[in-house]
Amino acid sequence: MNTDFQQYAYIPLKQFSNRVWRTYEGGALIDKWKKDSPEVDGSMPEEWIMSTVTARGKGRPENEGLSMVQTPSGTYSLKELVASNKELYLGKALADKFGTTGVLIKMLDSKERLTIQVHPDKDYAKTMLDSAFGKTESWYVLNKREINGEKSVIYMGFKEGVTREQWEILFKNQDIEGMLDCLHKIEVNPGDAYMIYGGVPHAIGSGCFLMEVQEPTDYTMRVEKVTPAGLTISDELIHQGVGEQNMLDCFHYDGCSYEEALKRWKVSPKTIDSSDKHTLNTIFNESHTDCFGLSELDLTVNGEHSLKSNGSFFVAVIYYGEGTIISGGKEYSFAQGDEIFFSAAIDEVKFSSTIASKILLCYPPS
Ligand SMILES: O=P(O)(O)OC[C@H]1O[C@@H](O)[C@@H](O)[C@@H](O)[C@@H]1O
Repeated sequence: MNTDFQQYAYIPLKQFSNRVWRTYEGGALIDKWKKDSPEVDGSMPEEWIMSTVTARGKGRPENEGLSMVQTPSGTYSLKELVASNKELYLGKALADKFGTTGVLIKMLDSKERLTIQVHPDKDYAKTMLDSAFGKTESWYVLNKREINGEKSVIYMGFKEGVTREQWEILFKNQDIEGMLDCLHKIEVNPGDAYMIYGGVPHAIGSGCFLMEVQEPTDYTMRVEKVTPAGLTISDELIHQGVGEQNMLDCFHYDGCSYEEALKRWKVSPKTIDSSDKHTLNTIFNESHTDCFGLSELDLTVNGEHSLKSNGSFFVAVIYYGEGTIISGGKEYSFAQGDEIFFSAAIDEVKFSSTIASKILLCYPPS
């Protein structure tokens, strides 16, 4: 056990920027959020936050995806810090149950539509991929932009009556319009929130900037062999090594009406606590999934709010604002673009803002 690393479980840990390669283009709104210039779209359209997961890309660097954090004695991967004492960093329940953070957080910005895809549910992940985690995910829309005059949309869930046979024929023919037509097309706006359970087909449209909280894997099965921008996808990234027939079995063929789709997957944020200095909203919680949670803390100018430990770690992502954090009797600063890990060993954290601030609070499995 590395004792040096354990001391960092008692202080807030900020991560360095951690952009990840994907098959689609985007990322300018991540630059804007991080106040980086120039704001450019490219092939690194996701920022992975407090990740202990490596990205699956062909010919990509071995450690792509792993988050590096700042400590008083240098830069380390979150993965190695956590490994030094799981109970201290993660909390006992999580350390015993998973031995990992159990969650992956991302900022995602699409300039083009992503390919139509599906992620494994837990059963499929276990049997087909020998993984304790599937990739149930959630999207909290933060911003949008119109690209080539197109509104920001997402596609999700099969329409009523779509069968595996029909889906396989469309896939074999690479009939992309036909496949898109099988899914519900939903216009999105900032503040919208959706659960994307394993097995549910989906595609994020162009012009969506969102926070994604999800199970900690990078298993994406997809049915488009060439991306909208013309990039050819390798077989490995189409079916993750399980073959095309098994890939087709990853989808849940339980189509429904548009209204039913919204009922199944659209989430309404709710205020759970407020004062003249703060508002705390729950976005994703145990009523939607036990895989992760997301809340949102809005602070007014000179606002403040204290959070007590619930026995697990949490991650604060500063969407906008600035101020100070008081933790363990010491003061730290926070500003827009910061991504901060608070270990389970930290009892209480107080956020005080100098300007209006929005802090996204991400939680591991409950
Ligand atoms: O299609 P690629 O480039 O692999 O991007 C895949 C992306 O798809 C989205 O729907 C989410 O599942 C992201 O977590 C994932 O990274």
